[in-house]
Amino acid sequence: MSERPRLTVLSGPSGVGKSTVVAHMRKMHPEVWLSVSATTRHPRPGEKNGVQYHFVDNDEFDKLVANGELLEWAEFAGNRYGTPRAAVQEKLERGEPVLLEIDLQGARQVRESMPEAQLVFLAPPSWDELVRRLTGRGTESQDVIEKRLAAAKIELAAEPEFDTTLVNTSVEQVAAELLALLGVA
Ligand SMILES: Nc1nc2c(ncn2[C@@H]2O[C@H](COP(=O)(O)OP(=O)(O)O)[C@@H](O)[C@H]2O)c(=O)[nH]1
Ligand SMILES: Nc1ncnc2c1ncn2[C@@H]1O[C@H](COP(=O)(O)OP(=O)(O)O)[C@@H](O)[C@H]1O
Repeated sequence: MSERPRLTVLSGPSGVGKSTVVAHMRKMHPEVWLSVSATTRHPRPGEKNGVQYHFVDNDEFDKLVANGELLEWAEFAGNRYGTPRAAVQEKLERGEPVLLEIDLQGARQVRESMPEAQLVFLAPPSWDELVRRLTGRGTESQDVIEKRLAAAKIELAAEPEFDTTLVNTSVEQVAAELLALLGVA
């Protein structure tokens, strides 16, 4: 019996370092494939359409939902985010590992629809450090930071729902741990 190809979900509060860890991991192992989500959020300076996200408007997002093109989707801090289904299916059918970087609500949907997925939670070393990172990133207004910190409290409380927790103290160490979980290194 062949082993089912693995889908891995990486979740954790905004500002914990998910993007930083994934970027470091892909610098070492460019072959690691990460799903590019669709979002109604506006691009941050330096973000490019089709790279960090597919940036879409509300009507386009409605169409993706109505056409069943999203594997999961959620509203987070006032914007919608979703995982395009087709690219993920194609990778899994080829037997290649798939990584999704999505929020708690998305992780729960994946757990329901694909119970074989492994769910990884990225935790901050402390609450104060999370606030420092999110604020220090300088990409969000105070109002948006507060929304994200409110969501972070809910996400941190849901950590026991995940299969594995990694604490983001050292980017290099967490990236290596994640690679091992993906079966890449
Ligand atoms: N459910 C779901 N969440 C997503 C998706 N893409 C991104 N997210 C999550 O949406 C939240 C906000 O993402 P973003 O605005 O890029 O902020 P950042 O994670 O703080 O850099 C994060 O928790 C992401 O993991 C997706 O396709 N589905
Ligand atoms: N291990 C770490 N130690 C210190 N700062 C970190 C660490 N990981 C990430 N950061 C910083 O924290 C901020 C948020 O990281 P980011 O990757 O954007 O988080 P997320 O994608 O989870 O929202 C960034 O400024 C990043 O440079």
